[in-house]
Amino acid sequence: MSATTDSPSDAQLMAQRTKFLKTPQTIGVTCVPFSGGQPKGGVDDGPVEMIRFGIVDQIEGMGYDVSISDGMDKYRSMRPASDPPVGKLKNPRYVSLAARRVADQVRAHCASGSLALTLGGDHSIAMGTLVGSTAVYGDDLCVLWIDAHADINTPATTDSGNLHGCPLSFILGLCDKQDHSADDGLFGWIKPCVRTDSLVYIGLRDVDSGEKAILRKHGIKAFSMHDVDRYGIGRVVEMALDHVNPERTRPIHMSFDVDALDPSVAPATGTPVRGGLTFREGHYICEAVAETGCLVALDLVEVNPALGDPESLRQTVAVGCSLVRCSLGETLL
Ligand SMILES: NC(=[NH2+])NCCC[C@H](N)C(=O)O
Ligand SMILES: [Mn+2]
Ligand SMILES: [Mn+2]
Repeated sequence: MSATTDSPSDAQLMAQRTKFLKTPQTIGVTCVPFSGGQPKGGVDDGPVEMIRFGIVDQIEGMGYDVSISDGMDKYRSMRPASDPPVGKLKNPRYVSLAARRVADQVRAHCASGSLALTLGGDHSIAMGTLVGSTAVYGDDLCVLWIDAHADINTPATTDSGNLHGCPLSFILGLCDKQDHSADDGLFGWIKPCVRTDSLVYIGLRDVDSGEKAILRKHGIKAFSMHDVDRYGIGRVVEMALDHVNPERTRPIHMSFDVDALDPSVAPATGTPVRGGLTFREGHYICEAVAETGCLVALDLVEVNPALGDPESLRQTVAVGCSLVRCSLGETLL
């Protein structure tokens, strides 16, 4: 195990981009104890609980080298003394600062050829993970977003103002100029870095009406729970990969929100929605992604140890860790 902080040179970035050839042997872990993208405390304890559960030892036990980003405590101390809403957006400065740091850490892991594993924290941190991974892999990268929610609200469409419901609108460049001026450039550092046809969803079942309009307008591919029921998870994952990665040659960033799973499987999360993926369906997705050998970045977010009884907590942390291990190939024969 080792620690990294160095930021990569442009030469390193280019070298890694042209060199991408499947399954890194080093896992670069970034722990992000962050809850500023939504109102419930506790999700900032997600990473430490997964570490306590043994995720690092488990990954090392699978034969990977592990390198951990420095300074996870810094995320808590980054909260600005004053952070009034900008338009409807809550904690906008805090979210922006934290995501920016996440981007640097993920970028450094990807540039050194490691698979960037980010443990959240709420899903707003994916603004950072995707800026980081695309800085290295560019346009070639495709994104699998596994979630009950679409997380694609813009500053204009969000009802809640919670930024964990918005990361993709920034990443895809869907915010109006007005939205951006409304936030006085706070998120101006996020340049559109993923094309709408490089993104695919699995697990959706709670999508706001403004988000549905965005998905339709941009023709973004999404497999809802209705599709999982209709086709079965095997077909769904195959169709999802065929859409963004038909040759299975593009690097994959999978952003896995634990609330994609049914609350009976992952109860300790801030915005649970009934009718989610079963334990096996969730793991199947991870196994199928591992099988492609194309995974270069993985986010595991929205584990909130403060919600529910000790057994809910144990169950949710355990399932989070096992999704990570499966994504790294644990259950492949
Ligand atoms: N990452 C999540 N759990 N997101 C939930 C978002 C819920 C809702 N669509 C909102 O924008 O507030
Ligand atoms: Mn969600
Ligand atoms: Mn989410």
